[in-house]
Parts: sequence; C-alpha cells; structure tokens
Amino acid sequence: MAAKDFLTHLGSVIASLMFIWAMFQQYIPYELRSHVEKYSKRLVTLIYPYIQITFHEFTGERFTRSEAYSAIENYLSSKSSTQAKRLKADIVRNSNQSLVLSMDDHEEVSDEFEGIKLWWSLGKNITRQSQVLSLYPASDEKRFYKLTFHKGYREKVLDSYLASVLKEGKAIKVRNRMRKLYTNNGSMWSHVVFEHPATFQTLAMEPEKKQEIIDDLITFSKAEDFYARIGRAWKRGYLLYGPPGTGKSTMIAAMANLLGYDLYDLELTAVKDNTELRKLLIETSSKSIIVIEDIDCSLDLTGQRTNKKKEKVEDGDENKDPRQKLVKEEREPKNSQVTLSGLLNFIDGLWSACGGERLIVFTTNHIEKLDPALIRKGRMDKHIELSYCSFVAFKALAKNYLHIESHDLFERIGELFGEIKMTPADVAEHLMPKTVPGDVEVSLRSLIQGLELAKEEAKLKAEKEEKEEEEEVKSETKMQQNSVMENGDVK
Ligand SMILES: Nc1ncnc2c1ncn2[C@@H]1O[C@H](COP(=O)(O)OP(=O)(O)OP(=O)(O)O)[C@@H](O)[C@H]1O
Ligand SMILES: [Mg+2]
Repeated sequence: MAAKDFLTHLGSVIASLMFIWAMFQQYIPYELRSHVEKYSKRLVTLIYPYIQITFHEFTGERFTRSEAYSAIENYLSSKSSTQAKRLKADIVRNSNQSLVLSMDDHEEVSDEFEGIKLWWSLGKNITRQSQVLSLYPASDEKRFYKLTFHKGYREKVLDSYLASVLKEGKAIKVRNRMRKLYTNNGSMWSHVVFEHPATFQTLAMEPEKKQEIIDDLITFSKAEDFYARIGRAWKRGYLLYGPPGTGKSTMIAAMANLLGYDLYDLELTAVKDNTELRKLLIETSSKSIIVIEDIDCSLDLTGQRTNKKKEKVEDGDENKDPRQKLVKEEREPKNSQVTLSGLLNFIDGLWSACGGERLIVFTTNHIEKLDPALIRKGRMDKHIELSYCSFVAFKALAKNYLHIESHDLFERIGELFGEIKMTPADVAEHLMPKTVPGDVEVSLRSLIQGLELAKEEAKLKAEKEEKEEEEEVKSETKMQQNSVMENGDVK
C-alpha cells in the first residue's frame, strides 16, 4: 500500500514539475530563461560535488570524428561488455573479423584508477530534424561521452587518468585495425590488406632460438621509455640470412603478426635515388616493419661507384660477349642510383627517428657479400641465421602439418637428417597432404624417399666432382710435363 501511495505521490509531483516547466518555456521570455538556466546550473555546481567532462563525437568540423571520442570508445569497449546491460555490436575488419561490443545510448559504466572511482556514460543530443528534404528523414543525433568524478580528484584525473585512457584507447585501436602490406611503386607506397597466417608457433626452428627472437621483439615493442631515456631512436634492425626456402619471409610475416605491425616491403631497385628513398621512409607509419628482401641483389653494395666506373670502361669493349653483358645488366639495378651511404642514412639518419617504433629487416642468401658497415651492430642489431631443417624443426613441422608428435618412422627420419641437409620448404612440401583425408604415413614416407634421393644425389655429385678434380690434376701434370719437354727441346 505504501508503495502505491508513493507512486501516486511521485506521479503528481512529476506532473506538476512538467506543468511548471511547460509554463516556464511558454511564458518566460527567452533572455530571462537563459538567465534562470545559468543561475540554476551555478546553484547545482555549488552543492553537487562531482565534476563532469563531456567528449563530443563531432567537434568543430562536422564530419571529422573526434579522436578523443573514438579513443574513449575503444577504451570502454572491454568495460562495456562486462558492465553495461544494453550493448551495440559491430564487426571490426581485422585479421580475424572479431565482434566488438560497445555500450548503447544512455548506458553507464564505472571505472577505477588508482583508487578513484569514475563513471562514464554515453548520451546523445537530438538537436533538430534534418532540414533537407529526404526520403529517409533523419534526426540529427550528436553522441557524447560524459565522465563524472569527485571534484577532489580533479588534478589526478586531468593529469594522468585521461592521458592513460587516450593512450590505451589508441593502443586498442591499433590492435583492432586491419593491417596493411605496403609496396613501393617508384616513390609511392600502395597497399593491400595484410593477411598472412604465419605465426611463430607455425615456424619451424630450434625452440630456444625462436623464444629468444620472440623475447627480443616483445622487449623492443615495450621499450619506448627506455629508448627515450638512453637517447636512441626507437628502432631495431634485424638481418635474416640463410639459403632459399629456410623461412626468412615467413619469419617476417610472423613478426608482423606477433607485434601487430604494418609491413612495408621496400623494393630498392624501383627507387630512383637517395632522395626518393628518404621520401619513402618519411611516409612510413609508426608501428611498422620495413623490409628489404635480398639486399645483396638489390644494390651493388661492394665498393659502389668506383666499381661501376671500372665496369663502364670494360663495357666499352665492343667485342665483348653479348651474353656476358646481359648477365651483368641483369645483376645491376636498373636506373637505381641508391648508394650504400644513402641506405645507411635511411637506416640511421635523423628521419628514421621520426614518429615511433620501427623494425628494419633485411634478408639475404649471402651474408658474406654484404658490406660490414651495413650489418654492424646498431644498424642490424640482431643477425638471425635460418638454416636447413633440423630434426627438432622437423618435429615442429610434423606437429603443425600432420598433428603428430611421434611416429615409428621418426627414427629413420632423424638418422637421415643427420646425414643430409634439406630446407624446411622442401620438408614442408613432402608433408603436404597427398590425398584428401591426409595420410600421415604417406607423407612421412614421401619425406624419407625425398631425403634418400637427396642423399643419393649428393653422393653422385661428390663422386663426379672428385673425378673432375682428378682429371684436372691429371691434365695439369700432363701440361707441365709437356712444357718441360718443350723447354727441353728448345734447350
Ligand atoms: N622454418 C620454417 N617453418 C615453417 N615453414 C617454413 C619454414 N621455412 C620455410 N617454410 C615454408 O617454405 C616456404 C618458403 O619459405 P620462405 O618464403 O619463408 O623462404 P625464404 O627463406 O624467404 O626463401 P628465399 O630466400 O628464397 O626468399 C614457405 O611457404 C613456408 O611455408
Ligand atoms: Mg623470401
């Protein structure tokens, strides 16, 4: 009964308030109304112990979304999904198309920061009906986030809490974004969505070495303050070297997936000169990996210009074998005048320090061909050798491709790996399913066959080389004997 009484009472109070409000709106002149509003708000702030900050979705220019608003939206997404009762759902087009939940209009979630309690709510203003005639008359909705906290914490909230919200919101946005793979076409970057599935889990190599690389990458990505303190640009260089098909390109994709970075695949031969190289560098974004594949082929990095001049003189020789010339032209980068010093400036020049973290990764099949200046520590901080498949690496591949950890045939395979080298790419090829419901035994036998064949070939090759060498020695001694005899004749 009491509840009913209360409701009746409340109803009448609301009704009278609405009546007063309507009267107020209707009969009080506009100027006076705004005065009343102003003073009543002041009165409220005197007694009300909380501070409110509003972050509007659109500020200034109507069509640009406020950066703070979207950062807050991202920041609140995890809190909303556990606290709010009404949620909005949307799909983010990232690598795994995840569903992102955010709070719906007029919902409120609470947050805590160093013992301070704060409340976020999402509100909206409906300002006016659209003035434009349209088939779909839309009202003009302006959303905003409102942050409420006790006025005693003003400084702490303004100084550190808001900064941390914006930082984390932006980090979440980076994590959720679609990552891109950029390639350069001359002096322009163009991009596609980067969706390589490689991860460090699927990469076959010695577990300790793999863990070391992962730790190194994670440490780097978290070391912003450290790099700032020691006065170094926040970047790190990796040199991946090893024979073809040992997983260099795959590892780069795994790095990008691990850190959530964009990839810039820089084709040096398409870059006209050092200026263009610098321009490309400036246009790369933070949190990215700049990759130069096969660095030894992209650039004549041994002695540069002096060599070129010499070759030009040689080229003047008209009688030269045209085939040889062709080979040389193929080797030499066409039109590219990027020099070694240009590349070094690219790596550690002033511009490379602009705008956040970057990894620079070079790959090569021939580390011995590279100029020592290029790969010294500080430029290429970490040299990683990717080599032929070991038995441990094979086991990782078998687990990945065939879902097995052991098998009767592993012993034989282990023996063969001790005797013959095979690249992970070749091993992987044998482990690919040969029939529709993949058969483990068929794949393993195929690998054994492949290894035995490779062993046989290596044996034959060694024999052949030995024979050739013997013959060479023979013919040389014969020639020497002949010349001795001739000399003897002359004498
Ligand atoms: N260590 C590895 N772990 C898993 N898969 C590998 C590994 N190495 C090679 N592969 C497989 O072999 C294929 C070729 O590897 P990748 O392109 O990474 O070789 P690479 O070292 O970049 O060769 P290149 O020097 O010719 O560029 C990949 O598609 C990958 O599936
Ligand atoms: Mg490669």
